[in-house]
Amino acid sequence: MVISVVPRRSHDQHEDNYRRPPTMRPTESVTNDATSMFKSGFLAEVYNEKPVGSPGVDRIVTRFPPEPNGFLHLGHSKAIAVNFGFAEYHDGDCYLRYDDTNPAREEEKYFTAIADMIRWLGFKPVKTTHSSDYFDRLYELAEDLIRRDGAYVCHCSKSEIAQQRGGGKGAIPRYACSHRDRPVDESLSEFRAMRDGEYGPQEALLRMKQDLESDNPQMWDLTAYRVIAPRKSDAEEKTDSEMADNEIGVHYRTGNKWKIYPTYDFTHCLVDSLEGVTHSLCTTEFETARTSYNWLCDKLGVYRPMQREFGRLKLSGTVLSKRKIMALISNGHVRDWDDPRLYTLIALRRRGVPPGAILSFVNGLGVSKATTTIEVKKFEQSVRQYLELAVSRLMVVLDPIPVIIDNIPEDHLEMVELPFSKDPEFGSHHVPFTRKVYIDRSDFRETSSKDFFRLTPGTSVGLLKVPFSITATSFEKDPNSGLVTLIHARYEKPEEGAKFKKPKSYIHWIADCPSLNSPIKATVRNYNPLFTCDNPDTHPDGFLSVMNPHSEEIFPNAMIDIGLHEIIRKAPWPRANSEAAPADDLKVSPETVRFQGMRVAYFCLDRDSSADSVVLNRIVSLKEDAKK
Ligand SMILES: Nc1ncnc2c1ncn2[C@@H]1O[C@H](COP(=O)(O)OP(=O)(O)OP(=O)(O)O)[C@@H](O)[C@H]1O
Ligand SMILES: NC(=O)CC[C@H](N)C(=O)O
Repeated sequence: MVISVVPRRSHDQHEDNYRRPPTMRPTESVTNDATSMFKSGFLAEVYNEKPVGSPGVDRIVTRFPPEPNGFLHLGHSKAIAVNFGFAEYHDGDCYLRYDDTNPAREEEKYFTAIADMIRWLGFKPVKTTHSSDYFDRLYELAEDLIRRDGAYVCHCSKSEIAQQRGGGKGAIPRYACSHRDRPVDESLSEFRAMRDGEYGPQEALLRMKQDLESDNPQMWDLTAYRVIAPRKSDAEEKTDSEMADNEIGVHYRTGNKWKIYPTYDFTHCLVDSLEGVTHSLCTTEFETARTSYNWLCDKLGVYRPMQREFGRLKLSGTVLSKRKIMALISNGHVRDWDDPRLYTLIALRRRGVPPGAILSFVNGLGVSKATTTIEVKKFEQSVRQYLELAVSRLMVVLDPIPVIIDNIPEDHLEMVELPFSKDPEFGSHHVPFTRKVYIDRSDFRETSSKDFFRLTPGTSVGLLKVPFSITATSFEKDPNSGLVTLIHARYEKPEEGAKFKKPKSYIHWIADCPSLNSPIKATVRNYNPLFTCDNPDTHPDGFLSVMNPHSEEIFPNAMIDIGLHEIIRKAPWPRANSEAAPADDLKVSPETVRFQGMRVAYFCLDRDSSADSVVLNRIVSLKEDAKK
């Protein structure tokens, strides 16, 4: 048996020989209206405040500004859909901007993974930029701010600054520090000294001269620049190998050019301004920062974009924070950031969740200022609904028991037609039916009972699409394990002219037919919730105390019907532009080979599959498990 997991084909073949069944329509046809969140409600109001044609707005410009310090998760897909979608809907542009102002936490792998996920979700940035692209310009603006008496160099310690800000929860009145009124020229030369490495971390800061009287903490003289690299004289005494990269403050892109780095509060609004962003859409935790955003642009007399804030998407039943996911990985509870039990976007992709299902889910939630907290099972329900309309069907037996149908000849080979879907336009495929078939262990019981309508000794059951039913006649067991190892059965083909009695139920099955390479053997990974409670994030004993030991169930001897070959040939299924084989790299990613295992679950190929071993991930079960 040869399964080509990443079949290669020429671009022409892909286009011409591809008879597109209705399942392979673009994502839009199986999603909610992907633009509804822009038509009315919060985002429509935001647009109406500053529509195209209003002063300074020829074209809508937005940005998605992740810090390249971790992998994106399901929550980020809301910010992606909002920013890219808003621009797209209004015929504008959206930048992907890496907010890379903290060299200690940034790594190359995150830059690549973030860009990859945005592409996977089907969005294309008009341009990819970095806050660090503007470090020179930001430095000039910082000097300008000092000259405008809008910033000063301060040498206070962290605890002194906390006292100046009212000490803890405002225990004491706020007060200005002694550096606040130093002459502009002195701040300017001290700032240059910071730039030139004459101060080490914490020894000097550039602080904005804002409004200590304001009720908004975001106006209490926030830091604009801090020193990250050690003082030049200290650095010269150490060799490079004696210092960790982050201690030196080596930036992934600008190297060791800078000893000082601008903060988020200084950088974000100014880069928005430099890029001509019209609508800076972010989450509500930045609402209070809007005042300082506006203050800084106005103080410098630069163009001021409009910041507006929407509610975050929170998931319950799992953890999303980088620190917690790291702990899950280092404690061996999950294998890596793309472990399908996680809700990072790379994990969801690997698990087979189509990008259209994610966008459909986010769009269905709508956008307002309120935080939306959604249980992971609600998300799964949405994925299930999406897949039901979108993928074709095969037979998958997770835990097979052989059934010998004794009254069928050994060399019997009959081809049975299996539709790919209830929708006839999906077409069908043919599978062999022979004397030996496999059924799932859960479809057989040693004794009959009123509530069990599948196979038991003496009762009949239908095999899906096989003309007549089978009746179990006897079975064999392994004396050590007590497990049933073989079932004998009789094929209930009626005599000429006799009536066939329809069985009460039908089960899935796969024939043993080596000449047609049936069955295709597979390892199936079923995923269950990672935690035993709905609120691992806030559990009093910590999230690591509520790990579900059965979050991954492995079925090493599973079987798939031979229709899998056709599904692989036709992947991605459902067809989404972001998943379609690109012209320069004509391979189909394993997770786009998706199908419903009839009566079992939705599956996709895992990337651990190879030419001779198939590994399936369960995307979601067919129905929500009532026990959960
Ligand atoms: N759960 C969420 N729901 C909606 N938007 C989010 C969510 N998490 C992050 N974002 C938004 O995505 C953008 C880029 O996020 P960035 O990676 O810098 O965020 P973050 O807050 O550090 O994320 P996290 O700490 O959850 O990993 C920001 O505009 C941020 O507001
Ligand atoms: N304004 C924003 O969207 C904030 C982006 C920033 N990278 C953060 O999440 O911290």
